[in-house]
Amino acid sequence: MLNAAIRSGGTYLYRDLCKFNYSTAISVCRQFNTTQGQFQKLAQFCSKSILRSFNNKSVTHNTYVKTNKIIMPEEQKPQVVFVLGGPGAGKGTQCSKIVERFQFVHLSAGDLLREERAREGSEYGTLIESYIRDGKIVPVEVTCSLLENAMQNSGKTKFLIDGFPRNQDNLDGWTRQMSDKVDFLFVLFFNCPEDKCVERCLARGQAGSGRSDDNLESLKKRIQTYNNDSLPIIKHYEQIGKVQQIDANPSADEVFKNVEKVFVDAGFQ
Ligand SMILES: Nc1ncnc2c1ncn2[C@@H]1O[C@H](COP(=O)(O)OP(=O)(O)OP(=O)(O)O)[C@@H](O)[C@H]1O
Ligand SMILES: Nc1ccn([C@@H]2O[C@H](COP(=O)(O)O)[C@@H](O)[C@H]2O)c(=O)n1
Repeated sequence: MLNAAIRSGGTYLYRDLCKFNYSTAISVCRQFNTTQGQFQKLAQFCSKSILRSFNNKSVTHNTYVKTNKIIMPEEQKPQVVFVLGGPGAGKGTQCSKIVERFQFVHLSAGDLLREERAREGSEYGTLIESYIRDGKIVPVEVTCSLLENAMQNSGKTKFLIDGFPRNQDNLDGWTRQMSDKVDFLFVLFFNCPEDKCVERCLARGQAGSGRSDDNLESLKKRIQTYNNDSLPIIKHYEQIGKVQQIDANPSADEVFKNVEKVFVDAGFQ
């Protein structure tokens, strides 16, 4: 259909663009000399669903990118920060503070998996429970789809993705499914000694977290998974200069002072 549109050289465009999804519509427009005026005409002509997609995709208003003679609205991709660190390092605690201070959306991969596990009729409930109890990493197809849906449903554009990517399978799946759709900023890495991680998770369990993995047996497995599978991913991002490391040992408020500095230095107000 795209090729037919391109061959027809423009006349086809206004009539039939409404049948395309957003990405195809943009792609078609880019291949014609679509002026700002034509684009507006197109927008008027297109079906409501396309217009809704344009709005949802946060087309930056009044911003037009000029590439040769083609003038198109620039699409702002969602910005993503990955938040990593050992179990109990304080990722969730710090994410709540970042949300409050910088208005990011916090998406915890672990929370999304627990929600999916609890969802009536979920085909993945049993699988997720066995992975969580054993401290193993759920196949990326499940986790990445939960993350993508949550991002889309939020209607927002700044995301903290907490507890992901946790292993090579997570990273590969994200690269396949999401890397072209987002603007990845950096990894926020909470570095915390192992004994402190264990102490915090056990205290969280004793305080009534209700988590089936806040016990010593699961924790040993989670720490093993972290050391074997997650640390190499953090090292990978370090090698490409994409890690912001934070000492997670001090009190939560002290830790946040350093976190805040990272975000301010990255241009957030
Ligand atoms: N800096 C801190 N000092 C002391 N306790 C902390 C600190 N940060 C978090 N905690 C406590 O430690 C526990 C674990 O914190 P949190 O849930 O934020 O960790 P997490 O890294 O998200 O854990 P997980 O990966 O297991 O989900 C919580 O009970 C929290 O209140
Ligand atoms: N990318 C991920 C993240 C988490 N899991 C599973 O959930 C457990 C709990 O994660 P928390 O971040 O809430 O501690 C974790 O031990 C894994 O079993 C996952 O599979 N993939």
